[in-house]
Amino acid sequence: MSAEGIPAPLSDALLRASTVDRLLLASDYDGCIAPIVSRPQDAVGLPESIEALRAAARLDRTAVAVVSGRALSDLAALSGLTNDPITLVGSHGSEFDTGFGQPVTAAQQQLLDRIIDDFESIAAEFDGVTVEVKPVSTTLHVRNATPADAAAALDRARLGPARWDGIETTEGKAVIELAVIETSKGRALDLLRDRTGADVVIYLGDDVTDEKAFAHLRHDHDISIKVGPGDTAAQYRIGDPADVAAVLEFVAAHRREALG
Ligand SMILES: O=P(O)(O)OC[C@H]1O[C@H](O[C@H]2O[C@H](CO)[C@@H](O)[C@H](O)[C@H]2O)[C@H](O)[C@@H](O)[C@@H]1O
Repeated sequence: MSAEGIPAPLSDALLRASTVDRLLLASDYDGCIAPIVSRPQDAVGLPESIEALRAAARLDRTAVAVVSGRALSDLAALSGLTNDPITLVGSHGSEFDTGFGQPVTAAQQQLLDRIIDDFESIAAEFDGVTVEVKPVSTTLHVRNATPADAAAALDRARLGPARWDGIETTEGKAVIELAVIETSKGRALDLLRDRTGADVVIYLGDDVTDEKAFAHLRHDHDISIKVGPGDTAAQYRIGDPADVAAVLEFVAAHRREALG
């Protein structure tokens, strides 16, 4: 989608947002900035999106953030957005550059270790099932398993560790993820809004955890954009990461123009 291809109601809203005093432009990473790929470690951001985020971040009174389910260190390495005035938030909104709001307790760490052990034994049973360990959660990936093995592995997780006390379960794109703390991209956006004094927040997301972010937006003036199919509370919808690049480029260009 080129800038001309952005649906008119969305481009009108983006044009209005470009003129506000303080703007926060924020996006999810996987499925938005980076196309979905088989191996999580190969998810590189589209160059057009990375450049548009950088261009927006260079503008006055314009804050830019990427809010991801990934570990913060992983997000930084994959996006390459480490030397830019861009805020990276990992672990589904819980991991800022200042660390976690509350440190993980010894009991929570033990719980995380039990989940990791359990997930590793599930992964050992099914070809193509892998485990991604993060600071406060662990993800079971089934994208590369047969449909039958994927379903069986997910069921094992749902009926096993997902039922333990103190676990927050999130199901995403060919993954189930168990966290030992409560996570919320919505709370992360609230915090970023407060920190930056943003009058308007634009947020793009494609997955289940992004719904928590959409739910925290103020639909009378913020802009929520769902990427791809699926139920959503977002106001607008676009198709894929190439469309995300078009939206980010559109915002960066019109914001620059509006600021003169
Ligand atoms: O909040 P996000 O930035 O969207 O992160 C959500 C999860 O993304 C990653 O998994 C997803 O992308 C992988 C690479 O394209 C894909 O292989 C996998 O099937 C997707 O679910 C990441 O690996 C997870 O840790 C994130 O929670």
